[in-house]
Amino acid sequence: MKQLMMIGFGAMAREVLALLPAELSLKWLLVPAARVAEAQAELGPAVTVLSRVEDCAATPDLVVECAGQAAVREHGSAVLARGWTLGLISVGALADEALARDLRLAAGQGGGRILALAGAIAGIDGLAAAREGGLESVTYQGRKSPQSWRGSPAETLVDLDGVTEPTVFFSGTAREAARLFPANANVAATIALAGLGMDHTRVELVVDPDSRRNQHRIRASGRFGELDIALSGLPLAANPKTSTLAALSVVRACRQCTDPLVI
Ligand SMILES: NC(=O)C1=CN([C@@H]2O[C@H](COP(=O)(O)OP(=O)(O)OC[C@H]3O[C@@H](n4cnc5c(N)ncnc54)[C@H](O)[C@@H]3O)[C@@H](O)[C@H]2O)C=CC1
Ligand SMILES: O=C([O-])CC(=O)C(=O)O
Repeated sequence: MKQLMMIGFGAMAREVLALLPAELSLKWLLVPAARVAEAQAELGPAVTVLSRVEDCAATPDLVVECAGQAAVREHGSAVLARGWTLGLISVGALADEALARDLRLAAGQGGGRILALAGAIAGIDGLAAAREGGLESVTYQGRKSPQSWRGSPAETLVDLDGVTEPTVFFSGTAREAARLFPANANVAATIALAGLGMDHTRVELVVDPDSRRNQHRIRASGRFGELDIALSGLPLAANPKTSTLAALSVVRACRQCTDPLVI
């Protein structure tokens, strides 16, 4: 039986835990220090709940982060420096150049690997392959309900309560989007990493009062031809900002860790 360490125990982590492949068991959970006792009581003795990577003496087969960009900053280097593989869902953390450099350095020195998970979007495989032949342009549009944008800077850019039609409230680069909207625009950074980079990927963010979906659209062109991918995702009931598919992409990484056929 392979052993998993998970960082975070919010909406996404709980969905992942519910769908974990039978060949992988959750052995360690990393949460903020103030939440350790509560999570330990909920999960029982089969899982060791910690607040620091340093307190795990064994070697997980896989570490998956489902906790946010701040958690990547807090724990990422310690995981990679130990030579462990880190499946990253808060890929927007890599929009911070200094952090991205530190993580690469820790991975290089310790032998760890960073898996940037596709998250809430589809098409990352095709885009990353297309990049090998040369890309001309990549654009991303993210469209969510007012409820999904609450608690983000969208509140100061558009009237979330009064909006009556789909409205673009942000237009900029993937780097700006991922940093300004850390709980909503990680996918912008993922698309950038697969394609033209953080500063050459154009991003539009839209509030749509008539939709309950998290909608994502990638358009790209290059030597391969053109790509146009639209995804209409259902949010998790426990967090309207987070698409169900993002949690499922973490489950996929867990499956890839255990199955000899990797797809
Ligand atoms: N790539 C993608 O497509 C997507 C990525 N995300 C990322 O996933 C993250 C998690 O999403 P949800 O579970 O829906 O959010 P959530 O807010 O429901 O849960 C986050 C959990 O992480 C924990 N946490 C926060 N800081 C931590 C730290 N330093 N160490 C350990 N645990 C920590 C919190 O206590 C909370 O339980 C988001 O913040 C976002 O960064 C979310 C949606 C899509
Ligand atoms: O779950 C989604 O639809 C996308 C998301 O929040 C993110 O990219 O951070």
